Amino acid sequence: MGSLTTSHHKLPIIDFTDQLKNTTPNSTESSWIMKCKNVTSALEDYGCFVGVFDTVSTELDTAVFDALKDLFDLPTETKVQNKSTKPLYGYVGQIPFIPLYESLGIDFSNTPQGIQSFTDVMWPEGNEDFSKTLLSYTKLVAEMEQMVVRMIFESYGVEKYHDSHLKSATYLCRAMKYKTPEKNQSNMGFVSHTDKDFVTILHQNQVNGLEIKAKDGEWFSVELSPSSFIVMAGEAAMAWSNNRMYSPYHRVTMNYGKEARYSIAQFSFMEGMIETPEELVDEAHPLQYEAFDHLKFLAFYDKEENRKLECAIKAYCGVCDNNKKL
Ligand SMILES: O=C(O)CCC(=O)C(=O)O
Ligand SMILES: [Fe+2]
Repeated sequence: MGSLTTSHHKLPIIDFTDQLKNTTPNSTESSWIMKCKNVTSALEDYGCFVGVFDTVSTELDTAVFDALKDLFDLPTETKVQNKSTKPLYGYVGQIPFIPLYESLGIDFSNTPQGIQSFTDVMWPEGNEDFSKTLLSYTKLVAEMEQMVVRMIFESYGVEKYHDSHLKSATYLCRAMKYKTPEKNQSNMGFVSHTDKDFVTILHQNQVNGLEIKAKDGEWFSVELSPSSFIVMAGEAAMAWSNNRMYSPYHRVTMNYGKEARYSIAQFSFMEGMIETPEELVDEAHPLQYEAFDHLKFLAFYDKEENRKLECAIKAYCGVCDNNKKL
């Protein structure tokens, strides 16, 4: 994979500084309404945007990436103990076609229990600092996701479904490390894919590498500053919105530099069914997806034969694709 030429694409940047400090945003406030519109437009046009948030302090940010370094420095025998009964939730690494990549998953990551059970497996002797740091971070990121999701619901005029959506949301945090490639090695960090969750919030250390495929098919790279987070729509959000929002293909390409890339993503998954609100269905927008169980969809995607599908959610519950449904 070569380097990308300059692209005319640039991700929208949305500034949420100070937004999360008002715990009950006043919906009549014009800046809030404007931001709701910017959020949905960005998710419709690019499937993602750069969110600037000031809730994660510089100290916490540094502590998170120090914690990730300690985590990945653990022996492989320990890291492979990161297992889950849910598909695609555990350790990923030592895979020949993505040799630079390694990652670990923390389920229920915004809860003390979720973090603690992960820490207990990685550090049976205990590591309170790790748990504290990660939990502070994941809770703040869950708040970011919840605000963005509220904005999406408000902007589509379907606030009445927001409470039940919020109640069924759980979070999976994935900590990732990308080694720098050797000179004679491919610089592919992670393969092109779309996320299968509702909304992803992704953050990285100072090493760039994320690339997004725009709707016109052009790939472009994303440069992130320390207080920036990528907010991205997963296939579940695309289906829920009846294809209004777009779930973009993305990948990671490493530079031949000296430094490893660490990133941390938090994915939202719904417990139970996801259904397109009837308000989002009309003559101009006929229903595209049947209601689906989010985790069963993930199990479908986890099957070898479904990994290469261009659009897994369409194959799983797309209205015009019923014969492929399991
Ligand atoms: O590390 C990154 O920037 C991207 C990770 C990613 O796309 C994923 O985990 O789904
Ligand atoms: Fe992804």
